[in-house]
Amino acid sequence: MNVQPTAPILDQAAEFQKVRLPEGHPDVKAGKVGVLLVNLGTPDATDYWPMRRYLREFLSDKRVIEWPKAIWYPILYGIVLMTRPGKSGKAYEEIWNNEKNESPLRTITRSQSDKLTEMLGDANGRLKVDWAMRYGQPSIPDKLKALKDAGCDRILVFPLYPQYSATTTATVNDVVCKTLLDMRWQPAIRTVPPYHDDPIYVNALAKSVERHLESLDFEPETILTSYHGIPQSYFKRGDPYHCHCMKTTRLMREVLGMDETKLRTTFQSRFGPEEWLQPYTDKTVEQLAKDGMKNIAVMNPGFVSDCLETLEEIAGEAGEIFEEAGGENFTHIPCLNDSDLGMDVLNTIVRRELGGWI
Ligand SMILES: C=CC1=C(C)c2cc3[nH]c(cc4nc(cc5[nH]c(cc1n2)c(C)c5CCC(=O)O)C(CCC(=O)O)=C4C)c(C)c3C=C
Ligand SMILES: [Fe+2]
Ligand SMILES: [Fe+2]
Repeated sequence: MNVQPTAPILDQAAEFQKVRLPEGHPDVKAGKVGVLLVNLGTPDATDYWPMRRYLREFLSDKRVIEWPKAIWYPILYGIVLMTRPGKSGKAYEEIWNNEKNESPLRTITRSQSDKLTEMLGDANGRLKVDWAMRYGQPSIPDKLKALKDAGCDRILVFPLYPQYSATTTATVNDVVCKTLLDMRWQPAIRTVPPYHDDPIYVNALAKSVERHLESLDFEPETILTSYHGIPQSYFKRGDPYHCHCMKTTRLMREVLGMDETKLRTTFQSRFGPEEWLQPYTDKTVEQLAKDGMKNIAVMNPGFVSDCLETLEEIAGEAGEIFEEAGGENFTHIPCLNDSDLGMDVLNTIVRRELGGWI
């Protein structure tokens, strides 16, 4: 029997577009593949109303604050949204990208998307890469609809979080699924799984440590891998985030040949009265200085891009805490961002997850 090889899937889809449509049939575009990078989010400006809009969207997400609405909303609207926009706005002002009038998170995410577009090529006009924010602009629904309108009937969504948490990864996937509810012709969707133990990521982190240490004129006695925290209660209810963070650092130790006193795990960015994952970064930094340590480095493996939490809270505040408590040299190791190492991670993962689609 003479079996004809199947044409590549996308060629078949391109063929479909060539079929002459009956008169009055709506114009349909199909056959393309989209990649959507999604980062956490960011306010449009640092003054009260943009900050409040952003924080309201973020802190109304029941994946982020799991308290019952009847308890949380009076606190959110009565206290948090009165005070936090001012305080956080001032913190954002310190790190704001004034040239582009936007936060570093937005600048870096856009650049990652632009560089990935170049690295992947457009597969003869069939591949489109774009980016969105879970909170604020550009929104996930707008970008998904734009990709679909451009003919993407397969979309790979990439939540930019190496370690899975319901507070981050799941809430991106929630919005993606909700957006599909309104679509008559839904694109096929894939989401990128967590990559906290992927060798390409762990090796890139280790290399970034080595490169940074080479650039210093002092040698840190210890290096903290500081991850954004989550409330302890979320971990106890089954969020795997803590385990993912511990594994990333353990694998980094293996690559770098460092022990637990040289490369430590800590958690930052507490919010509200609950107990969060420990040890806390700020308390650890202070204690190390009080114990007589003079030189330390801190890095943030859980953040794909530098942002408020790394630039202001770690490079700024944690550095001050260390020096005020008697430390001498504090250095922040930048996130992988859109560096060659960072882009190699994103490019490798996207190519793998697109398998069979292009
Ligand atoms: C209960 C509150 C919060 C949880 C849980 C939480 C989890 C979480 N967040 C990130 C990453 C980022 N968070 C950022 C800012 C930020 N986070 C919270 C609260 C929770 N985060 C707030 C209120 C804010 C806003 C800033 C502030 O007012 O302090 C950012 C920075 C965004 C930027 O534009 O720079 C990131 C990134 C992770 C990874 C995570 C759980 C794993
Ligand atoms: Fe956060
Ligand atoms: Fe913070």
